[in-house]
Amino acid sequence: MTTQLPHEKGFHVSWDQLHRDSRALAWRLDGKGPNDGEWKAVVAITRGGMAPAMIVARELDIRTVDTISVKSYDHQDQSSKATVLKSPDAELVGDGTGVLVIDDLVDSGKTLEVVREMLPNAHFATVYAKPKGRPQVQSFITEVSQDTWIFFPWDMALQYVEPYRGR
Ligand SMILES: O=P(O)(O)OC[C@H]1O[C@H](OP(=O)(O)OP(=O)(O)O)[C@H](O)[C@@H]1O
Ligand code: HPA
Ligand SMILES: [Mg+2]
Repeated sequence: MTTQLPHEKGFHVSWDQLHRDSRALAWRLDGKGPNDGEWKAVVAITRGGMAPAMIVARELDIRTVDTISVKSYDHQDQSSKATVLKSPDAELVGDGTGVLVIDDLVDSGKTLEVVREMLPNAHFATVYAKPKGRPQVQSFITEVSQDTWIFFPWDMALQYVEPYRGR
Protein backbone atom coordinates (compact mmCIF):
# COMPACT_ATOMS: atom_id res chain seq x y z
CA MET A 1 0.00 0.00 0.00
CA THR A 2 1.26 3.49 -0.83
CA THR A 3 1.60 5.57 2.29
CA GLN A 4 2.02 9.30 2.20
CA LEU A 5 5.02 10.72 3.97
CA PRO A 6 4.34 13.78 6.16
CA HIS A 7 6.22 16.18 3.89
CA GLU A 8 4.41 14.96 0.80
CA LYS A 9 1.51 16.81 -0.64
CA GLY A 10 -0.96 14.72 -2.60
CA PHE A 11 -2.27 15.62 -6.04
CA HIS A 12 -5.05 13.16 -6.80
CA VAL A 13 -5.86 12.74 -10.48
CA SER A 14 -9.18 11.17 -11.51
CA TRP A 15 -9.69 9.34 -14.81
CA ASP A 16 -11.71 12.31 -16.00
CA GLN A 17 -8.94 14.75 -15.14
CA LEU A 18 -6.32 12.55 -16.78
CA HIS A 19 -8.46 12.35 -19.91
CA ARG A 20 -8.88 16.13 -20.05
CA ASP A 21 -5.19 16.81 -19.39
CA SER A 22 -4.06 14.22 -21.95
CA ARG A 23 -6.40 15.77 -24.52
CA ALA A 24 -4.95 19.18 -23.72
CA LEU A 25 -1.49 17.71 -24.35
CA ALA A 26 -2.66 16.31 -27.70
CA TRP A 27 -4.03 19.68 -28.77
CA ARG A 28 -0.76 21.33 -27.80
CA LEU A 29 1.16 18.86 -29.98
CA ASP A 30 -1.21 18.99 -32.92
CA GLY A 31 0.48 20.21 -36.10
CA LYS A 32 3.88 20.52 -34.42
CA GLY A 33 5.52 17.44 -35.99
CA PRO A 34 8.55 17.89 -38.27
CA ASN A 35 6.91 16.51 -41.42
CA ASP A 36 4.29 19.06 -42.49
CA GLY A 37 3.25 19.22 -38.85
CA GLU A 38 2.72 15.45 -38.71
CA TRP A 39 4.14 12.92 -36.23
CA LYS A 40 5.08 9.51 -37.57
CA ALA A 41 4.65 7.51 -34.36
CA VAL A 42 3.91 7.61 -30.65
CA VAL A 43 6.17 5.78 -28.20
CA ALA A 44 4.63 5.20 -24.75
CA ILE A 45 6.87 4.76 -21.74
CA THR A 46 5.40 1.80 -19.88
CA ARG A 47 3.45 1.55 -17.87
CA GLY A 48 2.23 4.99 -16.78
CA GLY A 49 2.66 6.52 -20.23
CA MET A 50 0.31 4.06 -21.90
CA ALA A 51 -2.99 5.70 -20.93
CA PRO A 52 -1.96 9.25 -21.95
CA ALA A 53 -0.25 7.89 -25.11
CA MET A 54 -3.46 6.15 -26.17
CA ILE A 55 -5.45 9.37 -25.71
CA VAL A 56 -2.87 11.49 -27.58
CA ALA A 57 -2.66 8.94 -30.43
CA ARG A 58 -6.44 8.88 -30.67
CA GLU A 59 -6.76 12.68 -30.80
CA LEU A 60 -3.98 13.10 -33.36
CA ASP A 61 -5.07 10.06 -35.43
CA ILE A 62 -1.68 8.36 -35.04
CA ARG A 63 -2.10 4.61 -35.57
CA THR A 64 1.52 3.64 -35.11
CA VAL A 65 2.18 3.20 -31.40
CA ASP A 66 5.16 1.44 -29.82
CA THR A 67 6.44 1.11 -26.27
CA ILE A 68 9.65 1.43 -24.33
CA SER A 69 10.05 -0.16 -20.90
CA VAL A 70 12.41 1.46 -18.44
CA LYS A 71 13.42 0.06 -15.07
CA SER A 72 13.82 2.99 -12.73
CA TYR A 73 17.03 3.52 -10.87
CA ASP A 74 17.34 2.09 -7.36
CA HIS A 75 16.56 4.94 -4.98
CA GLN A 76 19.07 3.53 -2.48
CA ASP A 77 21.78 3.69 -5.11
CA GLN A 78 21.71 7.16 -6.62
CA SER A 79 24.67 6.36 -8.86
CA SER A 80 22.90 3.60 -10.75
CA LYS A 81 21.05 4.62 -13.88
CA ALA A 82 17.69 3.59 -15.23
CA THR A 83 17.97 0.76 -17.75
CA VAL A 84 15.93 -0.05 -20.83
CA LEU A 85 14.18 -3.44 -20.53
CA LYS A 86 12.36 -3.31 -23.87
CA SER A 87 13.15 -1.07 -26.84
CA PRO A 88 10.81 0.20 -29.53
CA ASP A 89 11.23 -1.05 -33.10
CA ALA A 90 14.56 0.45 -34.25
CA GLU A 91 13.53 0.64 -37.89
CA LEU A 92 10.38 2.56 -36.97
CA VAL A 93 11.81 5.08 -34.51
CA GLY A 94 15.32 5.68 -35.93
CA ASP A 95 16.95 8.54 -34.03
CA GLY A 96 13.52 9.70 -32.86
CA THR A 97 12.81 12.22 -35.59
CA GLY A 98 9.04 12.68 -35.85
CA VAL A 99 8.44 10.47 -32.83
CA LEU A 100 6.37 11.59 -29.86
CA VAL A 101 7.57 10.04 -26.61
CA ILE A 102 4.79 10.16 -24.01
CA ASP A 103 4.87 9.56 -20.27
CA ASP A 104 2.44 10.34 -17.48
CA LEU A 105 4.94 12.48 -15.58
CA VAL A 106 8.53 13.54 -15.24
CA ASP A 107 9.82 13.66 -11.67
CA SER A 108 13.64 13.46 -11.31
CA GLY A 109 14.02 13.15 -15.08
CA LYS A 110 16.04 9.89 -14.80
CA THR A 111 13.60 7.86 -16.88
CA LEU A 112 13.52 10.35 -19.74
CA GLU A 113 17.28 10.76 -19.59
CA VAL A 114 17.86 7.18 -20.78
CA VAL A 115 15.13 7.41 -23.40
CA ARG A 116 16.67 10.63 -24.69
CA GLU A 117 20.00 8.86 -25.16
CA MET A 118 18.23 6.31 -27.33
CA LEU A 119 15.99 8.75 -29.24
CA PRO A 120 17.86 12.08 -29.24
CA ASN A 121 15.62 13.69 -31.86
CA ALA A 122 12.26 12.65 -30.43
CA HIS A 123 9.80 15.13 -28.93
CA PHE A 124 9.31 14.39 -25.22
CA ALA A 125 5.92 15.14 -23.69
CA THR A 126 4.40 14.38 -20.30
CA VAL A 127 1.05 15.29 -18.81
CA TYR A 128 2.55 16.37 -15.47
CA ALA A 129 6.00 17.70 -14.59
CA LYS A 130 7.98 18.41 -11.45
CA PRO A 131 10.63 21.18 -11.51
CA LYS A 132 13.65 18.85 -11.37
CA GLY A 133 12.62 16.92 -14.46
CA ARG A 134 11.13 19.80 -16.41
CA PRO A 135 14.22 20.41 -18.58
CA GLN A 136 13.77 16.86 -19.93
CA VAL A 137 10.40 17.61 -21.58
CA GLN A 138 9.50 19.84 -24.48
CA SER A 139 5.78 19.78 -23.74
CA PHE A 140 3.71 19.23 -20.61
CA ILE A 141 0.37 20.42 -19.21
CA THR A 142 0.52 20.85 -15.43
CA GLU A 143 3.48 21.49 -13.14
CA VAL A 144 3.39 20.42 -9.50
CA SER A 145 5.95 21.13 -6.80
CA GLN A 146 8.80 18.69 -6.25
CA ASP A 147 7.41 17.55 -2.87
CA THR A 148 3.98 16.75 -4.31
CA TRP A 149 3.17 13.09 -4.90
CA ILE A 150 0.89 12.54 -7.87
CA PHE A 151 -1.69 9.79 -7.34
CA PHE A 152 -2.90 8.32 -10.61
CA PRO A 153 -6.40 6.82 -11.06
CA TRP A 154 -5.04 3.30 -11.68
CA ASP A 155 -3.48 3.38 -8.19
CA MET A 156 -6.64 4.54 -6.40
CA ALA A 157 -10.16 3.39 -5.56
CA LEU A 158 -13.29 5.18 -4.40
CA GLN A 159 -13.75 4.74 -0.68
CA TYR A 160 -15.77 6.07 2.24
CA VAL A 161 -14.39 9.08 4.13
CA GLU A 162 -15.54 10.24 7.56
CA PRO A 163 -17.39 13.60 7.59
CA TYR A 164 -15.09 16.46 8.54
CA ARG A 165 -16.95 17.00 11.86
CA GLY A 166 -16.97 13.29 12.65
CA ARG A 167 -13.21 12.96 13.07
O1 LIG B 1 11.36 11.25 -13.67
P1 LIG B 1 11.53 10.00 -12.86
O2 LIG B 1 12.08 10.26 -11.47
O3 LIG B 1 12.30 8.93 -13.59
O4 LIG B 1 10.07 9.41 -12.54
C1 LIG B 1 9.02 9.38 -13.47
C2 LIG B 1 8.70 7.97 -13.86
O5 LIG B 1 8.33 7.21 -12.69
C3 LIG B 1 7.06 6.59 -12.90
O6 LIG B 1 7.18 5.32 -13.49
P2 LIG B 1 7.61 4.02 -12.67
O7 LIG B 1 9.09 3.79 -12.86
O8 LIG B 1 7.13 4.13 -11.26
O9 LIG B 1 6.89 2.80 -13.41
P3 LIG B 1 5.41 2.63 -13.97
O10 LIG B 1 5.18 3.67 -15.02
O11 LIG B 1 5.46 1.25 -14.55
O12 LIG B 1 4.46 2.74 -12.83
C4 LIG B 1 6.36 7.51 -13.88
O13 LIG B 1 5.36 6.80 -14.61
C5 LIG B 1 7.48 7.94 -14.80
O14 LIG B 1 7.70 7.01 -15.83
O1 HPA C 1 4.61 11.69 -8.06
C1 HPA C 1 4.63 10.52 -8.54
N1 HPA C 1 3.47 9.78 -8.62
C2 HPA C 1 3.45 8.52 -9.12
N2 HPA C 1 4.55 7.89 -9.58
C3 HPA C 1 5.72 8.57 -9.54
N3 HPA C 1 6.96 8.18 -9.93
C4 HPA C 1 7.80 9.19 -9.67
N4 HPA C 1 7.13 10.25 -9.12
C5 HPA C 1 5.81 9.88 -9.02
MG1 LIG D 1 6.44 5.24 -15.60
